[in-house]
Amino acid sequence: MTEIPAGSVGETFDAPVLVLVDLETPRASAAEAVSLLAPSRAGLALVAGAAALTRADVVALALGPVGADASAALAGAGATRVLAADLGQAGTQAGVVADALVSAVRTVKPAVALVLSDYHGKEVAARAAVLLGSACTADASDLRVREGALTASKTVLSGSWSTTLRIGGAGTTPVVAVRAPEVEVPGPAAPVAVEALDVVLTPESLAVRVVSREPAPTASGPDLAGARTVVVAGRGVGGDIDLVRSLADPLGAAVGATRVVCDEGWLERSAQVGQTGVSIAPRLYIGLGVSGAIHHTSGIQGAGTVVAVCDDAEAPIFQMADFGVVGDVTTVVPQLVEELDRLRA
Ligand SMILES: Cc1cc2nc3c(=O)[nH]c(=O)nc-3n(C[C@H](O)[C@H](O)[C@H](O)COP(=O)(O)OP(=O)(O)OC[C@H]3O[C@@H](n4cnc5c(N)ncnc54)[C@H](O)[C@@H]3O)c2cc1C
Repeated sequence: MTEIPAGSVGETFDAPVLVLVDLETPRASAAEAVSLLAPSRAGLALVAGAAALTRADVVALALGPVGADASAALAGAGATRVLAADLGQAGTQAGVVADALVSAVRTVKPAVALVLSDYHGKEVAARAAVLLGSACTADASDLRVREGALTASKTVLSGSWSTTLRIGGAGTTPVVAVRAPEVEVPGPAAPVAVEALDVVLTPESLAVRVVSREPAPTASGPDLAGARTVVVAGRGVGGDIDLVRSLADPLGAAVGATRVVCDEGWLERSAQVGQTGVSIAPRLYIGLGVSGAIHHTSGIQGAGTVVAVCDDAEAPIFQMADFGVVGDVTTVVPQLVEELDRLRA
C-alpha cells in the first residue's frame, strides 16, 4: 500500500507543511541521552513524505534539544526549516505538545500539520485541532493534494472499507495523524539552522502537574510504529516472548502484540497492534499464533507482505496472508530461525 508518495509528481501546496517529529534516545547511546536525542525513524519518514506535498517549506517541529546531527538528519529527510522548543519533562504531555503544535501553526501558517498516528499523536492532533478550530483525522495514509485541498485514505469499520477523505476548511490548518509512512528516508544533509519556538501554554495545560513518572517496560528492538519488519506475538505463543524475539532479533524486527498478549501482561500495552493500539505499515509482518481478528488486522492494513504461523487452518489471518504456515509456533519458529542462520552463514 502506498503511503505519502514521497517524490511523486503531483499537485502540491504553495504553503508550508508542518511536521511534528518525535525525538528519541538512540538505543546504543542511552548514557549520553539528552545530547544525543535523534529524530525517530517514523518522524523522518513523515518529513520525507511531507516534502511531496509542498513547493514551500517543509517545517519540522521537535520538542527537545535539537543538535547538529538531528538537524542534519531532518534536513536529509527534506526539512527546510527546523523549529525546536525545549519544554523539558512537560514536553511529553499531550496538552503541552498540542500547545506547541498550535504555536508552530500560528508561526508558520502551514497548509497542514502532520503528526504520527500513534496513541500520543492522535491525542495531540485532536487537542490541537480543537484549539485551532480546524479539521482533524487520524489513521490517515496516502496523503495527496487535490484541487488545492488535502485528501487522505483511511480504513473504517475495522478495516472493512477504505475511504478517501477531503480534509480542511476555509482559513484553517487541518491537523492530520498519519500512519507510519513506508518511504525511503535519505541520509543526513547539511544541517539547517534551528529556530527557537515560543510556546504559548493554555491554562488547561498549565493546570496539569506531573507528580511522578515511571517508565513502562519496553519491548526490545526498533520502534514499532516505524519498523520495516514487525513480528507480532499472539495468544498462540503462550507467553513465550523469548521465542518471538528469537525470530525478531535476527531480522532486526520490532516486536508487536495482539490485545490478548497485552491483557495477559506478556508484553506492554504500547506493543498492541490494532484498532485500539498502534497502526503499523511494515514491509514485512509476521504473525505468530495470531488468529487475525478484525480488531487486530485493521491495524496492519498498510503492511506489505503478511506472513502467518498459526495452528488453525481456518483462522482469518490466512485470508490476508501472502504466506501462511499451518503449524505449531514452537516447531515452526525454531525452523525459521535455523533457516535464517543457514542463509547467513
Ligand atoms: C473494541 C475492541 C477493540 C479491540 N482492539 C484490539 C486491538 O487493537 N488489537 C488486537 O490485537 N485485538 C483487539 N481486540 C481483540 C480482538 O478482537 C481479538 O480478541 C484479539 O486480536 C485476538 O488475539 P490473538 O489472535 O492473539 O488470540 P486468538 O484469537 O485467541 O488467536 C490465537 C491463535 O493462535 C492459535 N494457536 C494457539 N496455539 C498455537 C500454537 N502453539 N502455534 C500456533 N498457533 C497457535 C489459535 O489456534 C488461534 O488461531 C479488540 C476487541 C474489541 C472488542
